[in-house]
Amino acid sequence: MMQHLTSNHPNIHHLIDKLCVVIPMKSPTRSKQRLVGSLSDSSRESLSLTLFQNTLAFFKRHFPMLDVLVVSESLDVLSLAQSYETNTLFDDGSKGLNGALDFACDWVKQSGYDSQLIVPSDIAVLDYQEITSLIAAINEAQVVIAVAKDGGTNALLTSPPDAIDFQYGYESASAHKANALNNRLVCRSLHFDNLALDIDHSEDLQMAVIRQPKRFKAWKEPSLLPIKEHQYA
Ligand SMILES: Nc1nc2c(ncn2[C@@H]2O[C@H](COP(=O)(O)OP(=O)(O)OP(=O)(O)O)[C@@H](O)[C@H]2O)c(=O)[nH]1
Ligand SMILES: C[C@H](OP(=O)(O)O)C(=O)O
Repeated sequence: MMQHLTSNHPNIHHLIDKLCVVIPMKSPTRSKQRLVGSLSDSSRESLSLTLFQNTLAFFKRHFPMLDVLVVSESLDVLSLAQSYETNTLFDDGSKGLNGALDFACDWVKQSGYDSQLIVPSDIAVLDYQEITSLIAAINEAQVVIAVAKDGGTNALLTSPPDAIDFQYGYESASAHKANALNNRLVCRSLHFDNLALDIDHSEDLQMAVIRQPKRFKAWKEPSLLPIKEHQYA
C-alpha cells in the first residue's frame, strides 16, 4: 500500500524542497475550445479562469511549502498567478502546450529543482489525498503519470524534470509511458477518480457539477442532459 505524504512522512522534506509544480495556462479567450458549442464565450472564459484560480488556491492552501511556476502567453494570467505568490514565465504560445512545457522545464532545471509536477489548470476537483499519493510515488519511479479519462495525461511527475520529452496530445499517457520505458526509466501510471477528470467536453462539465455543485453552479445549464456518475466509474 502506498504511503501518503503527510507531515510525518520520512521523505517529505527531500520530496518537497526540490520539487516544482508547473501549471500551464492558455489565454482564457483561447481556452476550452471544445466547449465553444456548449457555452457562451464569457461563460467559457470564466470557467477556464475559475478552474485556474481553483488550482492556484489548492496548492497555496494544501501545499504552501511547494514552489509553483505558471507558464502562460497571457499577462493577465501571469499577474493573477503572482497574486498567489507563484513564479511566472511568459511563453508566447506559438509552440503549443509541449513547447510551453519545454520552456518551463528549462526554467525548472536551471533553478535547481530535482523533480517537476505538471498539473493542467482544468482539473475539476483537486483532491489532497490523490496529489499526496502521486507525489509520494516519486520514491518508486522516475516518471509518474496520472492518466486522464480519455487516455490523456492529467498530471506528470518527472525526476529529473526533463526525464522524458513532452508529448501531450492524443493518448498522451501511453506516449509518455513509452517514452519513459525507451529511456529505461521506472514508470508508474496511476488512475485516480478526481484527477482523471479534466474538463474538455460538456459531459465533463456535467460531471463536475455533480461532484462539486456549489463550485460549478454557474455552469448548471438546463440544456445539458443529466448523466450518471457511474459512466466514469
Ligand atoms: N502556456 C500554455 N498552456 C497551454 C497551451 N495549450 C494548452 N495549455 C494548457 O494546458 C492544459 C491542457 O490544455 P488543453 O486541454 O489542450 O486546452 P484547454 O484550453 O483546456 O481546452 P481545448 O481548447 O478544448 O483544448 C490547460 O491548462 C491549458 O490552459 C499553450 O500553448 N501554452
Ligand atoms: C493535453 C491533452 O489533454 P486532454 O485535454 O486532451 O485530455 C493530453 O493529455 O495530451
